[in-house]
Amino acid sequence: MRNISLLGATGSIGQQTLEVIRQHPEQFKLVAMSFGQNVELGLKAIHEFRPKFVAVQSKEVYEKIRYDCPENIDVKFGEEALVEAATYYQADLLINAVIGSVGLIPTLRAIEAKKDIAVANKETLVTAGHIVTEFAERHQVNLLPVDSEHSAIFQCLQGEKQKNVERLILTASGGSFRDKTREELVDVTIEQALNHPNWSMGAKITIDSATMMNKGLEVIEAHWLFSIPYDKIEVLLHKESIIHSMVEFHDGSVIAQLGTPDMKVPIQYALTYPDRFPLQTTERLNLAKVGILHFQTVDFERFRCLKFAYESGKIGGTMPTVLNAANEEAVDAFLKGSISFLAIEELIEQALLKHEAIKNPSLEEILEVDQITRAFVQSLI
Ligand SMILES: NC(=O)C1=CN([C@@H]2O[C@H](COP(=O)(O)OP(=O)(O)OC[C@H]3O[C@@H](n4cnc5c(N)ncnc54)[C@H](OP(=O)(O)O)[C@@H]3O)[C@@H](O)[C@H]2O)C=CC1
Ligand SMILES: CC(=O)[C@@H](O)[C@H](O)COP(=O)(O)O
Ligand SMILES: [Mn+2]
Repeated sequence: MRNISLLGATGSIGQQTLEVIRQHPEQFKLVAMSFGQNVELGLKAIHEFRPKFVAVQSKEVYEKIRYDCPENIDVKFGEEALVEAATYYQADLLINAVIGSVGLIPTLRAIEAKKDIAVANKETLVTAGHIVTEFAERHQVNLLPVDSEHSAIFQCLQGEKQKNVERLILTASGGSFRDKTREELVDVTIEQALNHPNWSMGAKITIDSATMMNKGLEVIEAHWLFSIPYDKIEVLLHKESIIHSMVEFHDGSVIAQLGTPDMKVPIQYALTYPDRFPLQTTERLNLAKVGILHFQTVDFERFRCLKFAYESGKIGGTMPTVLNAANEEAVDAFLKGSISFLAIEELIEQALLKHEAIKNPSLEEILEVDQITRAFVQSLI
């Protein structure tokens, strides 16, 4: 039996994690969970899974749910509560599925508490990858990828030696606007941007996918998870999202991981690694039915956010922190209808141009740069 703490239980990854747990009640027990504002889904999960500890984002949410929770469930609110859920003493494994860099401190505290971590929350690795990976190494904690591309690479690397890797090839769907020119992006709507062709995901990552910042964040995530230099990480457009990523080795052999687009597969693999369990609900891949798979090189002038991410990653230090914080603020503003789609990349560019990177930053410096960047981007909106 694995005891699980799940941060972000009401989100897209959170709900699919609960489905995986639901399918394997003998193997997994939810002992702690967190959610933000979604009282309805939060209470549903509490009543079904009966975790011992629940963290919610705010006092208002706490007040709304406290009398509807069974008495023996400990409910708290705020950032400290999120850390308490992440480090819950009975949990063996943390699944970090919150959105944004709010996941950073809980991740670091969970590593210190020697919890293995299934990492969905990619912003944490982007904003402070050197600190998270150094912490994990020092405390001998496993960081298990959940992101579909990184799970694919992780699976391709099983039994392989790191020294034999030539390059990683991250596949990208191209997002909601993959067939549009830059001119056609001028007046796209929020609804159009939220219409991802292959994956049903939370709003923020769906917009990231449309700008291809998602792939940029994933390049940085791959750099940290697999200790590989940026010039050995490539992005390949593959509109079907059937090949989830590939690894090329020195001998020219390429290993790929395939499957229908279903996040429950990588989520479950992170929970069962190095074993595999059956997964009843996933649609099986039928390549004869798929017929043709498409591949295309990326145009970095069309997808400028991807270019910004490579550049920020290569500069390193606090530059990816700025990239991430500016992106979080800009996407939030787009989702609120305050800025246009193309303004997202403009705001990020402004923030990057203004910043002088601090090399090998401390956690305090990362948190400070994150706040300054957010304030700067907000001042431009
Ligand atoms: N969705 C997907 O298929 C994939 C997602 N990822 C990554 O996984 C992470 C989660 O994505 P996704 O599930 O789509 O996101 P969602 O927006 O669907 O869910 C986010 C979760 O975090 C909670 N949350 C949001 N803000 C806060 C906060 N300030 N404090 C505490 N909790 C908060 C939300 O609570 P509530 O809703 O109750 O307010 C919700 O439970 C992201 O980093 C994303 O990039 C990676 C690969 C695929
Ligand atoms: C499911 C998943 O892992 C997402 O991050 C996915 O990769 C989004 O697809 P694109 O960013 O390739 O559009
Ligand atoms: Mn992904």
